[in-house]
Amino acid sequence: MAQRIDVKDLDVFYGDFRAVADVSMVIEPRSVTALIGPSGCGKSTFLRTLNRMHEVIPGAHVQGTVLVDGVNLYDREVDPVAVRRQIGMVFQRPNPFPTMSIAENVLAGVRLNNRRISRSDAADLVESSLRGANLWKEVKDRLHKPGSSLSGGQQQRLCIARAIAVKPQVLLMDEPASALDPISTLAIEELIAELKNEYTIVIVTHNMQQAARVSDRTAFFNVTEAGEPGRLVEMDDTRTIFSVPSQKATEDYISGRFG
Ligand SMILES: Nc1ncnc2c1ncn2[C@@H]1O[C@H](COP(=O)(O)OP(=O)(O)OP(=O)(O)O)[C@@H](O)[C@H]1O
Repeated sequence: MAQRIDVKDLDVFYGDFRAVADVSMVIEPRSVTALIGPSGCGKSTFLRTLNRMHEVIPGAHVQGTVLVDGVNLYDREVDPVAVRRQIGMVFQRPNPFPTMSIAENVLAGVRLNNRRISRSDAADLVESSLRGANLWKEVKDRLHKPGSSLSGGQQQRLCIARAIAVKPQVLLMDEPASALDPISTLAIEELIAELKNEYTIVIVTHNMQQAARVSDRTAFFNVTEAGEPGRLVEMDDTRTIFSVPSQKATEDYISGRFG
């Protein structure tokens, strides 16, 4: 199910403003890639281009290619809705549908895709997705309670269950634990470690310990001054980035000298 992503010469614009310039990188399947860098360097913007989510902002567009298993997401015949089904996203703040039940939340993406599903298949999918998100045991006796009745960490795992219920090939996570307490953060990190057996995962994080703990590869982005585009400075095995990065800017950033 997991797929390889090959980004070539990608520029991202908000109208005339080039927010990200010249990114080329390969993201391997069944691995976790962390995107790190100072505020405004374009991590979230870049992440969103991997499932065309930036296009919800009027005027946002890209130049370059994003190949997912060889197919360019930006080919004219590619449907962005189909792309977002294939490449799921989890946001910083857990965003379950508050009045929908826990079970209906898990099924929300599947229903949006107009997939007809029998009652027993739906029950199976709810259970397998919640198990996949490490939430089943905590909620199995209250599946019909509203999603908003869960704690923040549980809500985030519910959002992950919703994302994996549509069986995506790639999961994008934009600071998925930054709004959570340390215990919930640990649960999300453990979950990421399990999910990478099946998915290609790309995660934006401000927390360098987290990048070091959860990712196999790390990409460091930087922006030299306001108004300039963010750029990929280097990408390597996480261990290398955090021990012997090849660029001085990376070393300065990971050692806390700026950012
Ligand atoms: N909707 C938008 N319209 C115009 N410019 C935007 C928009 N969103 C982001 N930008 C600009 O694009 C650049 C990159 O922003 P982005 O949010 O991707 O950075 P980031 O590295 O994720 O930052 P942070 O770590 O603070 O979340 C910034 O200069 C930002 O001001």
